[in-house]
Amino acid sequence: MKEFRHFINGEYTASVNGKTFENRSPVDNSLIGMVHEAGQIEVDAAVKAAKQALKGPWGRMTAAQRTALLNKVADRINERFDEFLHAECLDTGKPHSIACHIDIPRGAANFKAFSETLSNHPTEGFRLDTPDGKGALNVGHRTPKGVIAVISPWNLPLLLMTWKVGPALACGNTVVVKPSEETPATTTLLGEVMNECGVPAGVFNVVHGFGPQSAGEFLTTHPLVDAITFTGETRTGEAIMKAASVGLRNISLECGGKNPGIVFADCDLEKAVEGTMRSAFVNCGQVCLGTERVYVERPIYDAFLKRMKEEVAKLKLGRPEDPEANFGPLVSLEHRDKVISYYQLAVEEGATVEIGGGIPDMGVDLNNGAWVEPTIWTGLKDDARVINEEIFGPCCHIRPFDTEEEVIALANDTHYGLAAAIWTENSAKAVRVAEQMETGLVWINSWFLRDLRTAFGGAKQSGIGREGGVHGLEFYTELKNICIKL
Ligand SMILES: NC(=O)c1ccc[n+]([C@@H]2O[C@H](COP(=O)([O-])OP(=O)(O)OC[C@H]3O[C@@H](n4cnc5c(N)ncnc54)[C@H](O)[C@@H]3O)[C@@H](O)[C@H]2O)c1
Ligand SMILES: O=C/C=C/C=C(\O)C(=O)O
Repeated sequence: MKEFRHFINGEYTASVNGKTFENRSPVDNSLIGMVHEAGQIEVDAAVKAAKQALKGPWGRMTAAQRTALLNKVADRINERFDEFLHAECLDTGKPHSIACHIDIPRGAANFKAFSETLSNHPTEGFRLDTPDGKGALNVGHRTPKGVIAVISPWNLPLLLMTWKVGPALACGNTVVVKPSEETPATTTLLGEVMNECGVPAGVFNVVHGFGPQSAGEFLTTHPLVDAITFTGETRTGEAIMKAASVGLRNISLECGGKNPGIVFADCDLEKAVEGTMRSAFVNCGQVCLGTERVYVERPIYDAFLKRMKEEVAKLKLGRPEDPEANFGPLVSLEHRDKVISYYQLAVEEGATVEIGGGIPDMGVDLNNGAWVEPTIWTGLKDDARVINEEIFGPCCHIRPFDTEEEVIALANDTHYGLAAAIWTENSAKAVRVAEQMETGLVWINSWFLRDLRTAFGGAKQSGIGREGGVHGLEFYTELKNICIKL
């Protein structure tokens, strides 16, 4: 039986109290292994190891030495690509064909990109005139913030965890990671890579467990944690913000979304269909940036809907290792219950189910898994719960619109503000609409096209702060101003 242990101070360790929980495959509900659940003792040991490591060889390294090590980590992830791919797909059920293009390459790239950013970032400097005429120089000096708690979700486990660990370590911090209880595998495997590359013990630590009254809460309330970076649901973000208020610790929150797609009549229809298909259905719709509300300008509404239904019908559900499969199960049976409850609610709220809407028959081998049908609805009122609440499943609602003003108001009519996608061949209009989106991210004629040098994060209830490129430096370092009187 496979066991997922904590990784503390460079060693894999079990919980003192022997507590474990099951890790099951969403493909067929078979048992993958047992995960050790951290109590206060393990979390305390991990945080203290991380604190101690700040004073050891890691703390004495130059930025160049640190970034060289992190580049090695990226290379080693690529060398062990198949192991990471297998572990990620076993935990999540996602198709290899998708994880090998998105999850694993980005897991490695996240270490390279921030090493580069850090190496090339200038220092702030101001010359001040003084009454004696001699002046003073002000120089900005960045130091690591200390021990960073990283709390990550299950939808893109390696990608979203390294997206935080990469910049945190590049800036000289140490980390304690609490991966999602649903997806412990790739974070655990990364411990091996850290040791192989010679990252000093205590720099990267992992504790497993749940949120409330478990590893997540113990970690975020630990007084020796200096800052908390989180990706997950908005409501969890609120709990973490409360925990961080004790001791005035800094937070970075990347939370949920209910993202609009806006399709103008002058778009390239095939490009818009292809992009909207990806944004609604890739990763079984479990992407925070995914489109769950699609607004289509009336002259092309019927044609767009028809093409979307044709493409949904072509999605190939299957096991992760099936090379033809491009659509896997949801992450867990629990999450399927949530998604299916929205499928039922949509009907109660008066939706027309254009395609899907239920649980597919996958045959005896897979029917115990967390499978759902990709689904398109039309006909819901704008105040329906299905239009306003994040579902995080493979589904979207498509609605016609008549004017630019109308669609801007509809797109912004949400508490969330993560991302929007706009489809039109008229660049002036695209930029005009993009500038009015109340979101942290807008894609024009694309979706999830990522440049890791850019700011990433959400407006409104989709988060607090920005990470990516130099923006992460604000969170992961303390900026000290040194004033030198000349
Ligand atoms: N904005 C983004 O960049 C982004 C990216 C991916 C996912 N998400 C969001 O994540 C959600 C899906 O992920 P999820 O279901 O794993 O989210 P979640 O909030 O349930 O869990 C995320 C992590 O927080 C931990 N946690 C839960 N309660 C906690 C508590 N009280 N204290 C400390 N830790 C706690 C969980 O164990 C898990 O590790 C969706 O809402 C999605 O939109 C956002
Ligand atoms: O599910 C959410 C996806 C988030 C993506 C990133 O954080 C990223 O691409 O860096």
